[in-house]
Amino acid sequence: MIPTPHIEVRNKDEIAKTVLMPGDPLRAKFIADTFLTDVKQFNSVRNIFGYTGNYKGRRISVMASGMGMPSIGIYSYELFKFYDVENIVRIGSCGGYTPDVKLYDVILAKDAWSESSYAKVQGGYEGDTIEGSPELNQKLINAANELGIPIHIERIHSSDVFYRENSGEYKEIFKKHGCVAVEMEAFALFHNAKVLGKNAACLLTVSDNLETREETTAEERQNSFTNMMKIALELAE
Ligand SMILES: O=P(O)(O)O[C@H]1O[C@H](CO)[C@@H](O)[C@H]1O
Ligand SMILES: O=c1cc[nH]c(=O)[nH]1
Repeated sequence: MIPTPHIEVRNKDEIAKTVLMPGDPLRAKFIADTFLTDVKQFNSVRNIFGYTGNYKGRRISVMASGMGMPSIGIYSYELFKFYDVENIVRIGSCGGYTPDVKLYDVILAKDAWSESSYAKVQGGYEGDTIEGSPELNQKLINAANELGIPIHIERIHSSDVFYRENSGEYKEIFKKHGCVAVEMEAFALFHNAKVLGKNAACLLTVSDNLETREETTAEERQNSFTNMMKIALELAE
């Protein structure tokens, strides 16, 4: 079923088997412009930019997911199911729940806890925590070690809500569930990978900290989270 309602490329070979997936389309463009050679753009539907190119001579794609679980749910499903993509690595920003994760620190999501109904509605999953792929995680850990970039390997919170009326609720989520940071997509991505027999991982850069109130600018979130990009790009094949 290609093209799909949301991805326009007609030849599935134009998308690599491994796709890096930031939420922000301009972060996808930044990665293609900054790190890839021989770049070919394969999607612009809804301004969700997708590119394939070479990194150190190895092939990889990068495509935005948009924000939130419904959005990454659509794009990751179509890539896995209809474009034969095997691996998706989300590269996102997150809000720290503890001073232990500082601005610009990189977190590898061991698993994602969520109150979202995404996995239950999509495939009847009754749990509230889903793991990333251990194989992809190990490759990312190896890459980070080789690059000398320290990473935290922790549980994260995937939330459907960016602005909560109860702005202190994160303290309870940190205490009760052990989530060190919040983002909005990994739980749905991990679920889709699981039901489709594919691999998914999630690297995050701390863009703000709810406890210390420090934050980065929108421009920094788009262009300067390069450590996680360099780690993820090492998965190029
Ligand atoms: O920077 P990205 O990858 O978009 O990730 C985070 O930023 C957005 C919210 O500002 C949400 O998508 C959240 O998951
Ligand atoms: O989902 C997110 C992403 C970054 N920062 C937050 O506070 N929440």
